[in-house]
Amino acid sequence: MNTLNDFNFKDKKALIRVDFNVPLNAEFQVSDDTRIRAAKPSIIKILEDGGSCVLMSHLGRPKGFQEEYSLRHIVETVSKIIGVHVKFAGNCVGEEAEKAVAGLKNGEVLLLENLRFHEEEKQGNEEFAAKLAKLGDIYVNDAFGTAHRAHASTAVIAQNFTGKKCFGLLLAKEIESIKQVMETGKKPVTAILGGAKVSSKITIIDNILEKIDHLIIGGGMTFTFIKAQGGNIGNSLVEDDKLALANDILELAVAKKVQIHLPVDVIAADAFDNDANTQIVGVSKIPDGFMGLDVGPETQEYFADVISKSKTILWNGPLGVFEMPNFAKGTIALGDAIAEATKNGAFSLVGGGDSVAAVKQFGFEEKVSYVSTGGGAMLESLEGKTLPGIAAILS
Ligand SMILES: Nc1ncnc2c1ncn2[C@@H]1O[C@H](COP(=O)(O)OP(=O)(O)O)[C@@H](O)[C@H]1O
Ligand SMILES: O=C(OP(=O)(O)O)[C@H](O)COP(=O)(O)O
Repeated sequence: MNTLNDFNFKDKKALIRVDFNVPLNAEFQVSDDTRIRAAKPSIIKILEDGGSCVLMSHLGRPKGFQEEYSLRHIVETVSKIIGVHVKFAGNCVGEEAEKAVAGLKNGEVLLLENLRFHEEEKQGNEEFAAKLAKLGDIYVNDAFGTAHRAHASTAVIAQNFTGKKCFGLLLAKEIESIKQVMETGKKPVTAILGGAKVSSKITIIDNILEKIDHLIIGGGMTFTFIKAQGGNIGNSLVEDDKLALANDILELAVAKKVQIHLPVDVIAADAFDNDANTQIVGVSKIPDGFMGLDVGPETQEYFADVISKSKTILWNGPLGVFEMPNFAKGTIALGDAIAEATKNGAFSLVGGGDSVAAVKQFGFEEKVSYVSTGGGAMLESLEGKTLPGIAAILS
């Protein structure tokens, strides 16, 4: 795997695809700069070599030019994080971009305007990719969060790039972390899958059953499995058309010698509301009119015990409706258990949009081994798919 550590960038202009698709607040300030900080090591390496950086990214899903999606809003934040005054080009292709690149000196950084202001980006248009390709000597893909998109700047450009191309340090680290769970991880390997829907996680379960020793199921997914086994789930979230599938998964797990751990007790509420009336009940004995919104205390201990014995841990999906404080305890207890196991030497990887949000909200970011910068990209990786942005560098 070619990473940018294999190159010396002296006098070279690196064209770097980053994922600066970051959230902005009402004043258009960056409200979470994780993805910018994550791109810093690659940029610094290039500058320290004596080269320059042309950064390209998308922001949001604009329809043509829309001022609110301009990357101009993030220039100041990027400058602060990188520690270099970042220049800005008001278009990512054409004369303005080419002039700005031509004037770029070693040690300088240029940010191009939002790639998605041109619909050719998402279309994977080859002519557009060729225009982008003119803007650097070496192409670097460091945009893990967008690696599952076969777009002009992520995949098409790399397929046709005549110069050198390589993975950025962030992308390489993301690939390595997934590999560490799925291929080279120390046993026992435990995956925790929570969240809302069985249907959106089914391909992940199919793929990971091959690689893991324990599967903890939590969150709203629980109840499809419990109902499939004949339990009473009251008004809990359920996918009735997936009951047979849930039983198939349980059987497949037995065949593959994977131990499945389902919650034993839940916090049941009489409404989907933080202030609802609640009771702790057995997971198979939820009364009518109540729904399971978090795992109960016995389950927290049970899951923590499984995790304490694990050497490799993958976490995707919260164990309860963590957005409501009264149903966040299970997710927090899980985070504590993973943090403790990590402190004792386990490798832990967290991925998925809501799981990463929970990890940040409850202060576990520094206590796990790796937090992925990709939502969709991470999930597709866990499904076993080869991401177009990665495949194009390898081709
Ligand atoms: N018991 C539950 N009932 C209903 N929703 C739940 C339950 N447990 C968790 N959830 C919800 O699942 C959502 C996250 O699911 P998902 O999108 O699959 O996770 P991720 O983005 O990490 O892959 C959260 O909004 C959370 O509130
Ligand atoms: O934020 C992103 O995806 P994510 O929310 O799944 O992590 C990426 O920047 C991709 O954006 P897209 O889903 O608009 O193609």
